[in-house]
Amino acid sequence: MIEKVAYIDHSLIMRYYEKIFFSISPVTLAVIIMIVSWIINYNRKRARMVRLINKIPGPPALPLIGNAIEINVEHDEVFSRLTGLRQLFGRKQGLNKGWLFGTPYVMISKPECVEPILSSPKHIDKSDDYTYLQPWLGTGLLTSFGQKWHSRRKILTPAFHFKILEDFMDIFNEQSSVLVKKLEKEIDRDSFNVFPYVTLCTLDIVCETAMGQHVNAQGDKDSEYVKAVYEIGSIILNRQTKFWLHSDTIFRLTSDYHRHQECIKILHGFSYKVIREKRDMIRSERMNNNNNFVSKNNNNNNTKIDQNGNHVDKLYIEDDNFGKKKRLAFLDLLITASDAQKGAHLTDEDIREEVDTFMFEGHDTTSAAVSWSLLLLGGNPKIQERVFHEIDTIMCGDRDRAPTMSELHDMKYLECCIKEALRLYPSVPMIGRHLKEDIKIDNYIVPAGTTALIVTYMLHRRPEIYKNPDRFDPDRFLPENCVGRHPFAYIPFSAGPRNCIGQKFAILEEKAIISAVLRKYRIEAVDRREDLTLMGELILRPKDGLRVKITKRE
Ligand code: HEM
Repeated sequence: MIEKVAYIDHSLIMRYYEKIFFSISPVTLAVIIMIVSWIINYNRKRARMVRLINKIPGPPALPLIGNAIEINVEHDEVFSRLTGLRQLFGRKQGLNKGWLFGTPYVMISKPECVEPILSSPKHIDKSDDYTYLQPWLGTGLLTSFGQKWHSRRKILTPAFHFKILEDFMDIFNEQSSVLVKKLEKEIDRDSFNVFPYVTLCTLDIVCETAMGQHVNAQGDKDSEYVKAVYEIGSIILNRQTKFWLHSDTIFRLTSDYHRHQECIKILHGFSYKVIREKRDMIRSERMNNNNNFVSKNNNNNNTKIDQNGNHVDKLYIEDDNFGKKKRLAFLDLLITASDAQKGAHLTDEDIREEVDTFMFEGHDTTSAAVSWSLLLLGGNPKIQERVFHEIDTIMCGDRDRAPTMSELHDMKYLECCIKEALRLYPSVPMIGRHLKEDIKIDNYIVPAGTTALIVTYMLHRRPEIYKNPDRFDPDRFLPENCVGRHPFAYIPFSAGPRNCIGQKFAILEEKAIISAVLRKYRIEAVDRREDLTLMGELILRPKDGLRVKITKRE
């Protein structure tokens, strides 16, 4: 009797399912099959990813939240936590894993592990952290990817040719001498924070070189534009470090969002205005056809080609009507290059993205680099003395004249100091990449979908590469001491296809600023390096600035 009931139940259930199955339309069935196979496929891939990531050394992770607790510390503690984890796990291997909610991260700080990522043309997509820059920078060179990045990089590369940089020398020197003047009021004071002075100077330089606009940040730090640059930087940073603000919906509910939008309006409004004015100016200059215009396709003597076959013409106007050399900003070069190259036409929005990217990438990075260099020189009087000697020799003891480009080029020891400062305190302390494909690093397969964080700050302090790594020793960068060093052991400007397009510009600018300051002042570091709290923000900055003392050189 019991067996019979069971038999009846079973056949009833079967018939019930058959009925449902045959009553489903073929379309619905296909959709269900697709969804089920997607879920199976997703789970299979996810299981593989988890298996591969978990082979990499790293702290144990909790379900769902991963290692979020480990880095849920005060804002000024985050950087030392991250570098601490890098020290604790996978020291020998040079990489460690971590989970932030569902997302896997690998932190890397060994040249052999960095090379496969940075040298590959496949792994050029930035990590999600760069997304929050997009409302301001759009998808300019820093944040773009794929075909757009390739074509933009091609258009922009000639704008950083040394011939073009030579034209910026006057701007570097003028703004450096404004800085020297501004510092006069600090002479012989017990201490002052040098960071904000340098930042305003580099902001002035980048505004003039990128847009040809004199914003006079050093004279008027309360200008609407200058304030907007600072405010948006700190809002973006705040958003990056607080995971609940990552969601657009939640961010829109905050008061920061309101200010963010106001800043964007000011910044974009300014850039568009300048672009429109420049376009009009170029158009009317062409119409005037004043014979100074040199077309890119002209085969006259003004067309210059570098050793790579790139056209590096001044593109137009060598002299204005008064025989004076006319300054060209990146903006002029972009507009002209965009008009001259077939298929490369850039709209106002395209140009705005690139100019804003230069404004962002080109001022904070350089200002941090200069400020750290000054602090390190201030803490090492013998090295500073060597720099004085080099500058005085090259400038023939003339401390009132600004150097030429070739004189700056000859300041080799100063360059070693700048490089050593960037080794110890790289302005960009971490480089993030979203891996779109699996990659073999050392003996590990790092699966697609992982975020790779290259921790330059730690890479530059590996004791087996840099003996006594925390010591400031510019001699490490004398040519004879670089022989045999791994090419990916020193990457303050990143490396490979997506390296910093502005690195020559930056080194030249740094030399101009530092040599101007050292022609007039002797620096003494007041802050001790070991007492500083480092913040790995958009750039590496000291929490409470860098305090130095200056005295006038006899
Ligand atoms: C000491 C100063 C500087 C340092 C240390 C520095 C460092 C870097 C680094 C590490 C990257 C790679 C970022 C990444 O892959 O996520 C980068 C990219 C970039 N930098 Fe710089 N930079 C400096 C100055 C400048 C200047 C002065 C400019 C422009 C005027 C500039 C423009 C750019 C641009 C446009 C990119 C994106 C390149 C691309 O993705 O193709 N940088 N920089």
